[in-house]
Amino acid sequence: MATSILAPPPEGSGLKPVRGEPGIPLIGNTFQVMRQPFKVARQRYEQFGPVTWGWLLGQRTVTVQGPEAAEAVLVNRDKAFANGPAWSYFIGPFFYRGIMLLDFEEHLHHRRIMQQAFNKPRLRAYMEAMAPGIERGLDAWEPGLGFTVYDHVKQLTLDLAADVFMGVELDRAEADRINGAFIDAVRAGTAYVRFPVPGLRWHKGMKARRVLEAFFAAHLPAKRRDGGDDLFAALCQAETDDGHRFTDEDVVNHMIFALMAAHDTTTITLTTMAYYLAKYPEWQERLRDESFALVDEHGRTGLEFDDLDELTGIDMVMKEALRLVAPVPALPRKVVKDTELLGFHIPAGTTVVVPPLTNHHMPEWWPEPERFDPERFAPERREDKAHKYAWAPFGGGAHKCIGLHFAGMQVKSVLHQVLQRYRWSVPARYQWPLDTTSLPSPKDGLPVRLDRLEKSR
Ligand code: HEM
Repeated sequence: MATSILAPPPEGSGLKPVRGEPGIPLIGNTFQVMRQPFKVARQRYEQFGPVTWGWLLGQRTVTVQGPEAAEAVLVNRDKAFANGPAWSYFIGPFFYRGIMLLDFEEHLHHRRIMQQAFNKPRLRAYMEAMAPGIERGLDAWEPGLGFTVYDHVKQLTLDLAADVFMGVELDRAEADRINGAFIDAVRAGTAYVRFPVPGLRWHKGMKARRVLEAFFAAHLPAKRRDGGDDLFAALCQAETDDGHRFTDEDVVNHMIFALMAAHDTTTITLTTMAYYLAKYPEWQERLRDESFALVDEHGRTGLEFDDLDELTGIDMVMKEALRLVAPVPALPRKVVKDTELLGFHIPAGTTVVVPPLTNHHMPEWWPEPERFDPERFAPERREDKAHKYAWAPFGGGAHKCIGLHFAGMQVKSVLHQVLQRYRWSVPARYQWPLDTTSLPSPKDGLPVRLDRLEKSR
């Protein structure tokens, strides 16, 4: 394939041009990048270094690899990189005015208000609110062969979202309708055909957005009036010290976005943890012992907010799962003014992508990157400390995930309960087929053998 430069740097600037093998205009290497992201990232890094360009999903895209480049883009000192126009290209029509799609002053304004919905007292309340749903959901699992972890966890996190996010009682049919709309809205983001053709992803996504807007708008007056311990109520009530609040439209937009942001990401994290714990039963037993020790110590099976720091094994496994499979594989930005990145010239109008998925596998930063080794996060090793952005599954800078503590709470609460109820395994040679064409997920749903534990423990 032919090598070419993205744009000549301004004369006398001393900057280097970005080189790459862009491929056929518009299409470029899109299919290869989506199907074999690790292989392509490695090849490009070895050929061109951390900054290279190519056509990706119809856009001139600069991919920046490694933590130094990630930091420069995400910290965004010159305000040269914008979220809105970059993310909108993928999810704009479905997640219109979600906080991640806002930029600069406006983003900061919304973020300050939203922060009130993620403070400690709120988090405590969310954690309490999700506990009964976790127990109910897990008790309904049916042990046996071919239990598909991904599908069951996805259902569980959707059901929990109804309790903790919406705080609205839904009958099964209504819950399925809303859940279905979410799934369609999320899938639409990676449609190949990016205009509405009835029956195809984009069209379904647009329809789903209307369902969700109508749903939240209908419940909003009661939430404003009655409050509650859920995120919906928290967004209705959130107010900064200087009295700024969200409008009704803001609340609807942020609810739709937050549900999306929370749902697949947590599902992928739990599924990845389940996969590695099935492949490494010694780790599964270690975590189970840790969970039962906590039960013995406190005389209760549920996890509480103040217990979170005690589950150090789960914490390390969660971090390692987020390293091995970053649920948000790539963070796109649009360059809004000519800028410089690691000495390269990047012209306005370019899309820049920071890829946590492949960055987390760079041998330059992670010894034996393909190995499942949760101890790399143990206090005496802390391999993630090699660089502030070496481990960045939650992004960084102004848009750093606002729900990261929420995610930790939910993942730990669920796994703590699963470990007390079930043991799961996969055949020794099983390797999961990871689909990376959208957010990463196992193509086969991760079928395991699920056994119920003896009650006697
Ligand atoms: C393991 C689970 C999760 C992962 C890996 C994750 C990852 C991320 C990443 C990488 C970003 C930054 C995107 C960017 O810079 O372009 C982000 C933003 C965000 N996340 Fe999460 N997330 C997770 C769970 C959650 C949960 C549970 C919630 C809500 C309860 C949430 C809400 C958000 C919101 C609102 C933003 C946008 C923040 C902003 O733009 O200011 N996330 N997340």
